[in-house]
Amino acid sequence: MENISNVFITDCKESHYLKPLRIHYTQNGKQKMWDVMKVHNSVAILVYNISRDVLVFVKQFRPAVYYCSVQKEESQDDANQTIDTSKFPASHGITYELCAGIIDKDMSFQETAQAEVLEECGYKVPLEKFQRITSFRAGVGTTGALQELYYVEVTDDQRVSKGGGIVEEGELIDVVEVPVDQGKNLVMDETIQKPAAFLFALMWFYENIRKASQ
Ligand SMILES: O=c1ccn([C@@H]2O[C@H](COP(=O)(O)OP(=O)(O)O[C@H]3O[C@H](CO)[C@@H](O)[C@H](O)[C@H]3O)[C@@H](O)[C@H]2O)c(=O)[nH]1
Ligand SMILES: [Mg+2]
Repeated sequence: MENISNVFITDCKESHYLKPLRIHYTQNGKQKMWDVMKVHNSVAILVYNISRDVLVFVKQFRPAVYYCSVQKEESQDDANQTIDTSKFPASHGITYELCAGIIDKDMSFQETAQAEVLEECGYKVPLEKFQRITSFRAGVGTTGALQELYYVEVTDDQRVSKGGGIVEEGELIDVVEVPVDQGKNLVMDETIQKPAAFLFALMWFYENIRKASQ
């Protein structure tokens, strides 16, 4: 996963994954504009393996995280640049995340959650086992996209593959198991790069599931 080379940045003229738009509006009589990024809605799932009392996360290389991390240190032009990977290794872009996926097929949030847990973590779990926790808006200044958060308890018997994502789609994901008595430490651990949904889901788990079962 950390074998990253030939990194160069260009402008993005068109994309299946995002589209920049400018919204013009009048607020309190004042003419305004705001630049936004249209992206897919998504689902994230907190996976708890009750057979071995471990939380199941995914670890992956995130180009956007890598880019922002490198930019902070280099402050070059945005595009048309080559990144020196010997100076900036892939570790700058590795994240810990909840299993997650974008809604880009004709499937509900819950069905997408089921598919992502199978693809990324290798567990085949009945649809009704996915418990909806809540939803929230990601990147409110730029995207406003919706993410629904689910919780699912899995067992070793449901593990049908190693997971790791869909190779044909270029996914390369490590499944990470964290013992439940250590998971809370991840919340404030800034040596690990992680999205806000990851922090929230962990806090929810220790407030509602772990606490309740103790
Ligand atoms: O520029 C891109 C973007 C996506 N992909 C492909 O699309 C897949 C998308 O994977 P998926 O698992 O469906 O979505 P995630 O990348 O995990 O993103 C979701 O999970 C993230 C972590 O919670 C959130 O930040 C995002 O908003 C949410 O969409 C990738 O693996 C690639 O195969 C590309 O090839 N190029
Ligand atoms: Mg994903």
